[in-house]
Amino acid sequence: MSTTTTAPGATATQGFGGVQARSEAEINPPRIAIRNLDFFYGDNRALKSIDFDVPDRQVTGMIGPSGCGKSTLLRVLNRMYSLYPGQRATGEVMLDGENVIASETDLNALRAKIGMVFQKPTPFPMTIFENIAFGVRLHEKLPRAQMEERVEWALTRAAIWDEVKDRLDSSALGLSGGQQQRLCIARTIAVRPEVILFDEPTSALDPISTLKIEELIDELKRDFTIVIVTHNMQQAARCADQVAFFYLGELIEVSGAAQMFTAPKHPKTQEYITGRFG
Ligand SMILES: Nc1ncnc2c1ncn2[C@@H]1O[C@H](COP(=O)(O)OP(=O)(O)OP(=O)(O)O)[C@@H](O)[C@H]1O
Repeated sequence: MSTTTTAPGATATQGFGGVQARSEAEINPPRIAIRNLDFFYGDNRALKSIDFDVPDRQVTGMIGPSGCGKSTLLRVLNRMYSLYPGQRATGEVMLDGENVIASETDLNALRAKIGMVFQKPTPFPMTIFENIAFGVRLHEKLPRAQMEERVEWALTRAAIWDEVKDRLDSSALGLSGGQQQRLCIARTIAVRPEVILFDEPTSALDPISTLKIEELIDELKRDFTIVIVTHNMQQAARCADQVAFFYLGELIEVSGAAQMFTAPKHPKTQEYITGRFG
């Protein structure tokens, strides 16, 4: 299925659950092109002939009921599944002219290009400074002054520098949940990836921390291509430029956010976003 947007000239948007769906933006050229992708857990085909484009420096939201394959697709994009025997993908996931799922792909280089932020904040049990520097050292050898600059840059981009600049040598475990999640985002950004994958990044956070992360995502898309899995459709409407709806391992519809939440093309999408199943 190819990416589609609202008809030219259409304007967004009626509210969705009291939230304005993001107005119909022009969809950028693809940063990742997914073609005929299948994924298997042993004999279980969890993704079926998936075809769509992830646009450059925009936010792609992935929605769908539990078990539809959203997290599986994220794990394909950064090859996390390669750690597990019996799991395999076929098809193409093209990034910078390379097929991410090809066996010869350099996983270390891939993970520098595609970073991931998880549902639960996962700071390392080390200082705030070291949390950021640790990941950078896996990919680059920087002299101390440059490392300090990189740490400050990443913490600033993740909108947490002002809160931690006087306690960089304190344990990251002393931060609040929302601060820990922004630290994890800083850790991901510090490696300067092209793409950032967010797997339900706010589901463990209070509403104020959630809003901060959503604002941050909006800011980060100026420089990074973003994919976010969320169960919260208001969040998808607020954050995403395009939204992909999955059901039972199939991609049912990809649309601009405004169209998805005001005039979805597929009856299944309509049923899901109006809460009639899932
Ligand atoms: N490690 C695994 N081994 C076997 N099957 C799995 C494994 N992980 C997921 N699956 C199956 O793959 C399918 C897709 O699961 P996935 O976790 O990607 O769904 P999801 O849309 O992210 O769900 P949720 O919203 O609940 O996180 C489901 O049928 C699930 O049971």
